[in-house]
Amino acid sequence: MRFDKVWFRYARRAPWTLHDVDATVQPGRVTVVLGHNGAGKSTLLQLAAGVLRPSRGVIRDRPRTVGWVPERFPAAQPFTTLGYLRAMAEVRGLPASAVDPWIDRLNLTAHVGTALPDLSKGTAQKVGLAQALLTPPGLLILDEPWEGLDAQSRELIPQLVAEVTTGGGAVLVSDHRGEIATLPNAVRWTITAQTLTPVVPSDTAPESDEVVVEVVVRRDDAAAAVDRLSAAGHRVLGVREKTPAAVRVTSGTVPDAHHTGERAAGERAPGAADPGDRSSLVPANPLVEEDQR
Ligand SMILES: Nc1ncnc2c1ncn2[C@@H]1O[C@H](COP(=O)(O)OP(=O)(O)OP(=O)(O)O)[C@@H](O)[C@H]1O
Repeated sequence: MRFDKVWFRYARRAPWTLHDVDATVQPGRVTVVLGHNGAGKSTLLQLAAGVLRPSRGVIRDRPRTVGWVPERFPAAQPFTTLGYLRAMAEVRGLPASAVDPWIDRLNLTAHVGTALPDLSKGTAQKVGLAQALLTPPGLLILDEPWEGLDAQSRELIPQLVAEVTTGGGAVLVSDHRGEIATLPNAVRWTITAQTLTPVVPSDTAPESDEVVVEVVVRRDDAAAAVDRLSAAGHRVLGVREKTPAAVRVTSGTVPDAHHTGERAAGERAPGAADPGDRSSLVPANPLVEEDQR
């Protein structure tokens, strides 16, 4: 799935929340979005899910089945845990029994009869995970999935993520607590000053026949430089945000590209981008299943 020169702001005259996002979420890979509080991580994830629509630019090739676990599971719905999950299964054309393995695996058995508003944050988060995974997602979006989870449940996240990527799905996850350490080989994106930049760990060791060349470019040219270097077959190890901006390069390939540009637009959609396949039962928390746009 590709963010093609995506800009976003919450209202027509509001400041931009995201500038010119141009990046690809790769199938079979985990992409972790890093950034301080309020940087725009949740906004980016909601754009990926189709819950928000770009103000400018377009999101291409969204997988047909998207599992989205928002930062706060919207528990204020008139269901028990079991009733909700079975309703979600039905929406997806699955038998009611499809929820059983997830109830077991996520340790929800004691909570099946509990009304959603009465669940603890962590348990509600697990219900959110279960609904997102009922159908194997082509794209799994997890917004701070570790929040509120007990230690045992936290260990499940890397397993669930690995199962999706092993099946060829992409995972996009936000993290402001450093939990990325539990997701080896993740592609890292960082959002600073409304701008998304791919970051590759600086300790990525060059092969024996490679050298590292440090290049200083103008801040405004950094993303375009990454693109040009990548197109030339070099492996871009990172873009440092501190002054001076620097791009370090060795020969090889880069997992992602990033460059600047602008494209015309639409304003924010109040709901999911494509209502076609969405659940009317859970308007605040859709599992977005839609055709590619
Ligand atoms: N519905 C909204 N309407 C207007 N502004 C919003 C809305 N949601 C978020 N914002 C603003 O957009 C900016 C980015 O918020 P966002 O929630 O995407 O950041 P974040 O990186 O996920 O932060 P956190 O880690 O605290 O969740 C913030 O300034 C926030 O106040």
